[in-house]
Amino acid sequence: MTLLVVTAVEAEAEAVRAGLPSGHAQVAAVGVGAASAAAGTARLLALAEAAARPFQAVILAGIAGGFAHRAPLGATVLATRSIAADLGADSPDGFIPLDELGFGTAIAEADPTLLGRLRDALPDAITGDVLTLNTVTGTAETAQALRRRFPAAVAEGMEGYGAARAAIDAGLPFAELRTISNAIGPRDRAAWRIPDALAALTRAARSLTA
Ligand SMILES: O=C(O)c1cccc(C(=O)CC[C@H]2O[C@@H](n3cnc4c(=O)[nH]cnc43)[C@H](O)[C@@H]2O)c1
Repeated sequence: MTLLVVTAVEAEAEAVRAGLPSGHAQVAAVGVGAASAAAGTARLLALAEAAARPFQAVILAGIAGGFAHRAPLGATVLATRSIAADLGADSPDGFIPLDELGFGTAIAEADPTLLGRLRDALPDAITGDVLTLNTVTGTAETAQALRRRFPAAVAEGMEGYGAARAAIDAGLPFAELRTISNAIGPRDRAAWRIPDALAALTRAARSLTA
């Protein structure tokens, strides 16, 4: 399978490359946030198509925040769905998701076959919804509100839904793979364990070669 792995930043791409030697996949950093992920992924897919070397699947990989008691620091997470959690409208009665507004869907389902293969390769990975947010959660109140709105969410990142839209709109299977660098809640950047999460990302990528 010709696989495209996209990450937000170069450190994440390097962590994936360290476990997934060239020949197994193209690994590229496309920028932070869903807009960069969508544009960067779509561009790479179009370039490959134009060169008559199309990709057959897309994986968004990177570090993420984990919801306490669901995805601890260092854990590996596979998204069953990548959900744009802040795509919709605010109202006095609460948040109205895109789906209820009638403008498409804020939910990107992981491809079941690709997800199944990833679960086989990563049997210890935690599976559940992974939220895509434009703003990293930084308070206990926001974390609690997200938990209430998304009971099946295990983690949050900033790119999954964007990369998913580019892949799914191109007719390709998509999955999101994350390793947990920090707990979702009151902002405490000093408590982020980025090197550990990057090392876990390398281990996860290494498992994919099997
Ligand atoms: O500072 C570094 O050395 C460094 C190395 C690798 C990655 C980073 C990032 O800051 C990556 C940002 C990336 O991480 C995702 N992320 C991580 N935690 C959260 C979170 O709690 N909420 C949302 N997103 C998170 C996100 O996808 C960013 O693109 C730094």
